[in-house]
Amino acid sequence: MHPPLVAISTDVRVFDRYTWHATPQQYIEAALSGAGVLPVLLPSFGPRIDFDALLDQVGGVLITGSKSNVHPSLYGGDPSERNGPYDEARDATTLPLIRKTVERGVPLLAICRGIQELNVALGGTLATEIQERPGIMDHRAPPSEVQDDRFAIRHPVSFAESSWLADIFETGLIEVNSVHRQAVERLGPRLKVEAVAEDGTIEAVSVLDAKAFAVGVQWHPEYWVETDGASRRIFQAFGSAVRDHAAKRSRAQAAAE
Ligand SMILES: N[C@@H](CCC(=O)NCCCC(=O)O)C(=O)O
Repeated sequence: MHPPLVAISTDVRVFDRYTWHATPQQYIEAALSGAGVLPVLLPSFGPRIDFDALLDQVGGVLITGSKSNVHPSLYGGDPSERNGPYDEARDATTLPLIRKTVERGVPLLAICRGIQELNVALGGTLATEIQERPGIMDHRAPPSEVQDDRFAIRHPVSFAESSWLADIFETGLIEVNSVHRQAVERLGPRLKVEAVAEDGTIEAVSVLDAKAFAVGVQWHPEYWVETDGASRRIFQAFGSAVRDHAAKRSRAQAAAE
């Protein structure tokens, strides 16, 4: 049986006189080698995309991180350039895609900007420049031109009782990397906190009453998927959920013929 497809979100970037819909290779690599699925990049064309048609074809959705931020107008925040950069074409794609993915019970893994999009898509808000808040550590990447240094694993997160992630990792705490200046502020009504940092920052959520795997993490498991056990476990769990969903859909289609 061929590996199921997983749609991966893209950023809209302009360089070299072209407009690109692109995502960093680490997400594609993690989907392929960590989750064992066939990644396909989804252009950020917003409502021009038939999300139902897409979700009829893919077994899962992966929403990636990005330097850009969810536009504050989408959650009642301050839309000044201070809270940028923005990528409104991406927002117009990921937020309705996330809602439809959750509604249809298609497995979803949302990473960094992705957990923030998941929270906003389901009615929550975001905190900006969290490092400026009293008692909150600096969650931004260490100042370095070397990506491995920027994505270094460097702080613990602890899991909530009876959480998806505590079951996946079989432990109450893992060490993660941290490359963000925003975070979940008001939790969307259908979300459950799965993990927090020592300063209380929400580091992972899951969708309550989800029909399938539906998890968002603030850290970057894709970056060290080849060498870090905890990073690999989350992609393996996502891949298993995707295969289960694809197999169930195939059985239902066969039964309907
Ligand atoms: N922009 C948001 C989300 C952070 C995120 O997705 N980071 C990915 C890597 C970005 C980089 O390479 O600097 C925020 O800052 O909270």
